[in-house]
Amino acid sequence: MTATLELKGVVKRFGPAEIIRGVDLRVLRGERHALIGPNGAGKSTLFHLVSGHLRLSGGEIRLGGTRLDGRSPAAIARLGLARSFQITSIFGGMSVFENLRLAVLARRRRATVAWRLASAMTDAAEEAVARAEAVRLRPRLDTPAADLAYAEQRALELALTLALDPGVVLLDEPTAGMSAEEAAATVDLIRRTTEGRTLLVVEHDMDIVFRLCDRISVLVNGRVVATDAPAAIASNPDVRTAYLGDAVDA
Ligand SMILES: Nc1ncnc2c1ncn2[C@@H]1O[C@H](COP(=O)(O)OP(=O)(O)OP(=O)(O)O)[C@@H](O)[C@H]1O
Repeated sequence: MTATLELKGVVKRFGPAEIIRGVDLRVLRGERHALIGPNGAGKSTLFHLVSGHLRLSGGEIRLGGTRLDGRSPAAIARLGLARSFQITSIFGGMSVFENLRLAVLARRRRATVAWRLASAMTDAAEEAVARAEAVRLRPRLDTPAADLAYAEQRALELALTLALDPGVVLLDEPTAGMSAEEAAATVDLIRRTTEGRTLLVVEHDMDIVFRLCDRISVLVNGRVVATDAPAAIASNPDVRTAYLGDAVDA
């Protein structure tokens, strides 16, 4: 399988502290890949490195063969990697519709001429409505984003990220702070709306990870100690010792 996102020997130091200590990671095209690990393992740091919010101390990151490291978050987003809940920001005073139309227009402005011609038939407003519909926010189109319930705001953030039409989507704890029902609905939403795209997800809830993802990488102490299918990760003795422990027995 082709790797779409590839990390080789990635190192990040903060002063004398080496937080990411030589990470190799291959995220395959079209897969949903989870990054798990104990608190402080370096998951957020790794996300910041991939999305261009932090500079590498060593190693390289490629997206479809193109070097990402050294580029700005905006340049990385233009290359097709979007990070939900970071790159996109909701404008609270604007309605759901206005937020989405703005994101759609922003993408179209930078689209190639060929793409513009192909899409000339579709109006940005129409696309904004369709994107709201996809995340079940159509009834809330005219609601100021600030007035949405928490789970609805997260759904809008997802829709705004997808409006960039990225090939690779990074999701940072997409169900954090949600009730069990909201989290289950969010997993369905993510599965449906990201069909055909590549996902890299940091998530603490093992139930969510096992339901959502095709493969899991386990980060411990700045190193990837295992990458495998969920069942293999659950029964990997090293992983159980390092991280999962009772969570798997439960
Ligand atoms: N800017 C920084 N300067 C110095 N140390 C940092 C910086 N950012 C993160 N760290 C340290 O790097 C380590 C890894 O942090 P990180 O937030 O990446 O872990 P994490 O796996 O995302 O943890 P959590 O699951 O708790 O969110 C921590 O020890 C943290 O204190």
